[in-house]
Amino acid sequence: MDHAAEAHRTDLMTITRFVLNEQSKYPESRGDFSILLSHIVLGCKFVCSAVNKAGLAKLIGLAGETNVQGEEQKKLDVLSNEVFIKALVSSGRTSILVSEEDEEATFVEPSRRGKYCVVFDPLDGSSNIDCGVSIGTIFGIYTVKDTNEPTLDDVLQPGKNMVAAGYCMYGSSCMLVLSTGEGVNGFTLDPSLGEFILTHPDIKTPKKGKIYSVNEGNAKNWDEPTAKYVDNCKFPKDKAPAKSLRYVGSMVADVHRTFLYGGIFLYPADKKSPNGKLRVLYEVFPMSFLMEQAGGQAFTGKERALDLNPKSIHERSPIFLGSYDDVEEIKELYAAHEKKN
Ligand SMILES: O=P(O)(O)OC[C@H]1O[C@](O)(COP(=O)(O)O)[C@@H](O)[C@@H]1O
Ligand SMILES: [Mg+2]
Ligand SMILES: [Mg+2]
Repeated sequence: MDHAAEAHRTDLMTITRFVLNEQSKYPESRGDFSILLSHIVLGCKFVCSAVNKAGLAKLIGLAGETNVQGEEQKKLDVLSNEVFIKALVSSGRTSILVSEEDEEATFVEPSRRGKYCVVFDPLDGSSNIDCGVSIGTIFGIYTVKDTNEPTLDDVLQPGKNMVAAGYCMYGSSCMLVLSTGEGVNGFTLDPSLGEFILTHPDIKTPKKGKIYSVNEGNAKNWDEPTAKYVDNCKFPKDKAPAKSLRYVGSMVADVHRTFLYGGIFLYPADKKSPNGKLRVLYEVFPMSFLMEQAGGQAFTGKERALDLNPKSIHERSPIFLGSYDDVEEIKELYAAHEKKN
């Protein structure tokens, strides 16, 4: 290993320091993004701490029930939403917040407004909470045109206009993965230090993978290209090895594995859900942004996912994302299908 690579390998870098380094590349920057990010990090630490205690929820007041003292307890997804809204508003750097948990967007009061809009899924994979399986938070960041007059158009924008995206996975370790449009970096929380440390610099997803990830329970309702693609994964031609199936059912966990090991994650349209299940603004866009930054691709079945133009804040879209070559294969199947029909 050469000297520079060795230094890189042994660098000890907190997320705070990392973002300040990024900021110093832009001398005109006033540090607004760094402040916003420090509040997102705070929200993630807070939720991580609550998730770690989730198994004890009934005893300590997180189970969404009435506890023995007759006090109302909050569910973890409701609590996570409140934590992030509070953290983002108090950053003083946001104007509009869109959360999966809230039907309407939150417009921050004028005295606390700033130049960013944050779209987020405060707790993704919530069906996995009760059995202690990995869950996460997903976020994407846009800038607002005019802080005096923020409008929904500031967030109803293609994902390619995001200035940053990321997720935090509450798994066997707590990891925050972030892109500001210049590659993808992963940070792991040291619980005793309370610091996110850079552990996965410049994540690049393998060009081709050995894993496919999809809810096969929906197979009877799939369209032809999706069905054919999954069939090819299981029964490949030309003596190629079959792919392995892995599916957690938390997008954060399934996509995180795809970043690191390669392969493809699919949540396609089907006869029952013609737009798929996942939400454009705070699931599809941030993960697609990160995937492209890691050298992979993200496709809706019709177009590049980041080109989608959302018309409403909770819109859904089918999504195929992962290793470049694997997504290329499904793009070809959809192109051939379109030509035939
Ligand atoms: O259970 P299904 O239909 O396979 O859906 C799994 C998908 O639903 C989600 O759980 C939706 O997220 P929420 O928990 O935020 O609603 C994704 O994380 C996951 O990819
Ligand atoms: Mg979700
Ligand atoms: Mg959610």
